[in-house]
Amino acid sequence: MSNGTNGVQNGLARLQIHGDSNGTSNGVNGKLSPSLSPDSPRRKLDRKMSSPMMPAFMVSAPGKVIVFGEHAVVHGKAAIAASISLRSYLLVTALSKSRRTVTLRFPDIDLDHTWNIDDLPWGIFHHPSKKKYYYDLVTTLDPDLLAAIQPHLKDVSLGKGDVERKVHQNAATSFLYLFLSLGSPKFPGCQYTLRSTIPIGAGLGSSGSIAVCQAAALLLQLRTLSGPHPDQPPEEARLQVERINRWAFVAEMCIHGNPSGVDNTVSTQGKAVVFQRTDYQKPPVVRPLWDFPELPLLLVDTRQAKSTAAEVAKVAKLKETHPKLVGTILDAIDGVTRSASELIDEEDFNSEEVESLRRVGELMTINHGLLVSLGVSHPRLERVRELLDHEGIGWTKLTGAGGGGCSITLMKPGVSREKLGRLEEQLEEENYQKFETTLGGDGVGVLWPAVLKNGLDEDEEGGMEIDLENFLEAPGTEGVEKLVGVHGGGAEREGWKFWRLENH
Ligand SMILES: Nc1ncnc2c1ncn2[C@@H]1O[C@H](COP(=O)(O)OP(=O)(O)OP(=O)(O)O)[C@@H](O)[C@H]1O
Ligand SMILES: C[C@@](O)(CCO)CC(=O)[O-]
Repeated sequence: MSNGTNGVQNGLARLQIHGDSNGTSNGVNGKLSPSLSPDSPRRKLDRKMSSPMMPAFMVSAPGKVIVFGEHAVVHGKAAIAASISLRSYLLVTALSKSRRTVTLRFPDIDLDHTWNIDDLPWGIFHHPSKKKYYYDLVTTLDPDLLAAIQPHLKDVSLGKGDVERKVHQNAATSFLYLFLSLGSPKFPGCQYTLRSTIPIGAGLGSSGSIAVCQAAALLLQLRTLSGPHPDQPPEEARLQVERINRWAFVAEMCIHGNPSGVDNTVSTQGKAVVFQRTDYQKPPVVRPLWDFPELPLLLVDTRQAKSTAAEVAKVAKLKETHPKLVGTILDAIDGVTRSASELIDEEDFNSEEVESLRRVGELMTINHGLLVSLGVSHPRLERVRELLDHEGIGWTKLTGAGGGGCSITLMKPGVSREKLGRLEEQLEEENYQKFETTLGGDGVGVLWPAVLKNGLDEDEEGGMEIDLENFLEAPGTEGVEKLVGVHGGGAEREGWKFWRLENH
């Protein structure tokens, strides 16, 4: 699995907050439409004009790990989550004016589908009783709108197996719901091509990051977002992030059924956050953790596929059957998250000191135990914990929805190389995958137009246009990172821009 390399030592991911990585090259800027921005030289854009309206552009959003509070967060409790350096990349290319189609190309899941724009159910989505605007807060899916999409799903991935088709139909539903809500019958013909370096269904927020990419791409196409640009005041950046996040939540609802919104929130704004949504009719309360400590973390993928929707439904069912008992467990998880948040806020908290790590680690162990009691662990997750506990290497919990997916381990300082080596061999032997990723990086990013400086194949203007076929054929996650990655194999890469929310 590819990754950014910052902060990775001996296979450990270090929780760290990246510094500013805004490039200074031209991009989406100011309140004007991106192609009319005064900072975007006409000459460069002319080269990129695949349509008279819009250059090809790219958006990217990260995955996440939940450090504390998964599942409880669906029931109104707090969670702590951080973005990771694994990301999704969505390339948007406009078609010529005469081509009235919209295509989704999601090669990671083998989905390729085209709709005629004029055949889509615009009438109902634009009916005054239904119409939503880019600034609206949508907290539930409208069953009539979902029903109107159904006939347009019946040809998606015909001939594929039921399970694969369901995944494709979910992905198509979330795209169409956003496209029809935000777009109009006059929308230009487009192709949306997505590649992701986040393993699917591993608890690392793959669906949240795709939801963010889709929302950001459509809002940019509608010219409703300002920036990102380096001098943008944090207040203005915050509003753009809020708008993207609201619509990303709608896309997440189409895939998950009942998401809390923590995944799309941390994917949109990046870094680390304490998140809580007590009232689903209102936006969540989100407290950014700008100074989240660098924690030595090991991420292990069980390679056991799971569905977040199924795990969330399992907990809801258990709660329905044993409301008091499950309520107590959810409260206890909330207590763990709050203790962790207080602990890392303490002035003398030091992520390199044993005592500080032990206190966070114990909270992780308790959190895991509570998740086990909710029935969302898996024998493969328990096996990882057993291996790590046996070697006395650290404190382990599942992360994300559970039922498979990933675990995180807070490593004890001073573990011998010999022990680590033994652990690595054992994990490999038992078909686990160890991840190396940096935590706390940037949220949603924009590359407008889709031109990068790669040090390879640059044209006479010093950039390389991202070619659709190259993007599709980039070998594996490393190929994707190398071709378009926001960090381009380690260093921050000129061209990508991010909305900055920090006040300092
Ligand atoms: N690379 C991808 N290409 C297209 N669709 C994807 C991709 N990755 C994820 N998805 C969509 O997201 C769904 C997986 O979402 P799911 O919530 O089960 O896993 P996750 O988001 O990785 O885990 P978690 O929610 O626990 O963090 C897939 O079924 C698919 O619809
Ligand atoms: C399991 C869960 O809490 C986290 C999934 O990453 C679900 C959610 O918050 O939507």
